[in-house]
Amino acid sequence: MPFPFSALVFDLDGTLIDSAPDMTRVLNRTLAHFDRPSLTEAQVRTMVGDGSAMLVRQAFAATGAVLDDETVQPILRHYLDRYFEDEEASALYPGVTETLTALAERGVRLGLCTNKPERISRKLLDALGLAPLFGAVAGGDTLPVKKPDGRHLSWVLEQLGADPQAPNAAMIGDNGNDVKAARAVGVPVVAMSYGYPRMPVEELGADVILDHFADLPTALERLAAR
Ligand SMILES: O=C(O)COP(=O)(O)O
Ligand SMILES: [Mg+2]
Repeated sequence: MPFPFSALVFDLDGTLIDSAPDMTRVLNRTLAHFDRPSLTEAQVRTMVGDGSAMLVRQAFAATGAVLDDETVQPILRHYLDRYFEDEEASALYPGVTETLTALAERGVRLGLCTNKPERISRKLLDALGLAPLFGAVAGGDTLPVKKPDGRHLSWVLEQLGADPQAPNAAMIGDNGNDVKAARAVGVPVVAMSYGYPRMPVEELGADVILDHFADLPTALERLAAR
């Protein structure tokens, strides 16, 4: 039987990669460089999902330093350069490589829609061996808009060749921005419970909540049959 969705679009942080340890490590280097105290990973997990500028602003605010759109810029550059240069391996969640490979082998087109900057997202996909599986990648700085704006997601769907009026697609993410973008485009959305939802995952409003990435194909088949 053909797979019921022809295109699937994935979020990155908290969905494919457990990147909170990486972001905490790099962020603490930037905080130290600018004479601020460090943060715990538990704190950083609550700050992920709105892109790097918001992450840096929230991190500095947590140490008592309030940054605006302008004053964040040199600090953001420091953070992004350190993150891009970071050589420590990131951790994929269990089952991600096998599941994405199996979906691609069934002819499903895969895309990435993340609020993380594109160059870092592509570098991570490369390092983790996932890059060849993705037919389209949009980072938080690829377009003038980003999630929760639905145009971020619809751009990825267009790149994958989906019908803009009736995309036979689904979004897979971990927080409210993913759900809002999917709703804006009118595609179903799956939330991974292990990510960084910043609220009880049941309250995100996703169509399906999963604890294990490997359960995704079966869950999507069931969702399509509803
Ligand atoms: O906020 C970020 O940097 C990225 O978050 P996302 O991959 O979950 O969109
Ligand atoms: Mg996420």
